[in-house]
Amino acid sequence: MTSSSTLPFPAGAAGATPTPEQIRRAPKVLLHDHLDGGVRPGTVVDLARASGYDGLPETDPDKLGTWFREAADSGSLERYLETFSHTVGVMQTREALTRVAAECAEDLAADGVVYAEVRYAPELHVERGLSLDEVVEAVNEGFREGERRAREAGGRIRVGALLTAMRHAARSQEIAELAIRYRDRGVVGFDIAGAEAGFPPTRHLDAFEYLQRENFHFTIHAGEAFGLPSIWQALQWCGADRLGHGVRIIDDIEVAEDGTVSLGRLANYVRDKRIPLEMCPTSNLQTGAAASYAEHPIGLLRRLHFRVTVNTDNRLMSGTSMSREFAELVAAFGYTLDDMQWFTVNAMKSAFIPFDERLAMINDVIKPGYSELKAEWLFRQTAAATAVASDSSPEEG
Ligand SMILES: O=c1[nH]cnc2c1ncn2[C@@H]1O[C@H](CO)[C@@H](O)[C@H]1O
Ligand SMILES: [Zn+2]
Repeated sequence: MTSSSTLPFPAGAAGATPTPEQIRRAPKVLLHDHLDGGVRPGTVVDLARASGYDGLPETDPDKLGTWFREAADSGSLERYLETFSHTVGVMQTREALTRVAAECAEDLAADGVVYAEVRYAPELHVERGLSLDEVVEAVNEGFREGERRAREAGGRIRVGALLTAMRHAARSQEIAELAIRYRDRGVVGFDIAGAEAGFPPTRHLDAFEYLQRENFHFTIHAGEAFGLPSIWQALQWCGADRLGHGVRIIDDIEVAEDGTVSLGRLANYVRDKRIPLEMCPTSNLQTGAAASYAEHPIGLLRRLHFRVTVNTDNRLMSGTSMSREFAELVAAFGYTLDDMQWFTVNAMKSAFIPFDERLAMINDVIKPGYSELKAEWLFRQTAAATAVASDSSPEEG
């Protein structure tokens, strides 16, 4: 351990506790969401029927949604990932990809997400003859359509795509080149995903070095199902801009009984360099990376001022949304609107779009949105105080 300090006051000790409705309306920023992990259950059923995919475990949308949540609740990342065969199985045509992407943008906007980076692995969508380029174009078309629908519904969202390469496969260089081809057309970054144990990020070093030479951005799933070596490789060998999950950084932090905290060299590096952590609490509970919301490392990491962000990972498999992730954290840690704003500004600062555009989102959308919600809260407090005061004043005789 290389440095120690005392834990600052818990976040959320006083201030505006958001209501569920305010959590939904609050502007939110999502950096880690898988397109094939967020399909509407009804859409999986429709697409399976239309394409002749007969492998679904349930054909009633409600039952299918429950099946995904329960099957993903397996305690292991490998078993969690098996459930994706059904969504990927029905996402093999242009129309299917466009529809899923449009609905994704629509659903996120309805949940109050104003900026999202949504990832998918093009190599998983070529079983029926689409080229990698056609996959990207179909998804882009869907995101633009979803943004349009959100505007028509009186909302707003901007969606950027991250192209994922599967870490057990050997197509990362090809996918990195695909991302560069589309860097000015909807693709804002690159990622690797899939089973982590046994597939270290350095397997894909060529792709990462290529992307660095191209001045491009990438995140790496690391420190989810495997620990510190994976995080260390992702940062110090591969040059990741952000960490997908990164929860295991907690293994490099010690909290003594008296509240003294010691960070190891890697944890210090992550905090000093403001490396964004894309945390996905519900997903981590399902894969066994954390035992409960209250015990999730996000609580400690937020108190220690790591660059923490809140994400959904897979809305279908986790039965979640940005609002639900925040509601769980509010319940577990007493987070306030100020905490929500802090997580949201962190996420916007860490996005892969240009600096001036991130700044504009923070100043024109995020801060005014939270100010409005905090003003509502103050108004409620004042109204409640006035009501108490008049209740306790002596009755006129
Ligand atoms: O939390 C995760 N960890 C690692 N891989 C994941 C996670 N969620 C989804 N995928 C994998 O990423 C692919 C492309 O979206 C999915 O098909 C799934 O295999
Ligand atoms: Zn993920």
